[in-house]
Amino acid sequence: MKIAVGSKNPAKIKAAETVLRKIGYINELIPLDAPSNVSGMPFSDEETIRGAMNRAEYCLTQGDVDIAIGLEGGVTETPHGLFLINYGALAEKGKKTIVAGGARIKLPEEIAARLRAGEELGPVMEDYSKIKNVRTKEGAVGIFTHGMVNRDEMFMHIMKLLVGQRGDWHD
Ligand SMILES: O=P(O)(O)OP(=O)(O)OP(=O)(O)OC[C@H]1O[C@@H](n2cnc3c(O)ncnc32)[C@H](O)[C@@H]1O
Ligand SMILES: [Mg+2]
Repeated sequence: MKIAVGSKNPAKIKAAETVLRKIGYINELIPLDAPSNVSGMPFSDEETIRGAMNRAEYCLTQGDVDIAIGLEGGVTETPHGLFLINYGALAEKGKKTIVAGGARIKLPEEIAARLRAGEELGPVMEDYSKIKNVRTKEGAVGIFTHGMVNRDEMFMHIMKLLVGQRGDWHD
């Protein structure tokens, strides 16, 4: 069985690999540059879910991939401010795509204001943290939780919710 993940971002690959290994699935994981077909900075739950699903479903069209994972970050407005959100999707040939959401935290107002003005979180976080490629490392969630929950761990939780909903991995 071939499994792909629709991103080359190391935080996402690490999360997918770690959880697949944990459930005893030790075959190769194929990272693919999958288009999300949503905006670079998704601005709602719906857009972020769509991005995760599009990535996963695109991977199924590549070669002989049997199962594909899509992981997508975004933000959403709430009455309490702009929240960082993340979703995952697991697509499998002939089956309905499974979806799960991850932990969410409110972004500081200075970050939120820049996103509302049209900037993307990746570069804004680099600027704020002075860490290059922070989105491939601890991510915004890692910075704002002082390393308590880094981006790979946050995606790992989503991965567990996805593979758990699928159920039996021993076929
Ligand atoms: O290579 P891909 O898979 O696209 O990974 P990405 O880091 O760009 O992540 P997403 O496309 O899923 O996230 C959408 C946008 O939000 C940014 N983003 C999301 N979560 C982030 C985080 O924790 N830290 C920094 N930027 C983040 C990201 O850089 C994008 O601009
Ligand atoms: Mg991206």
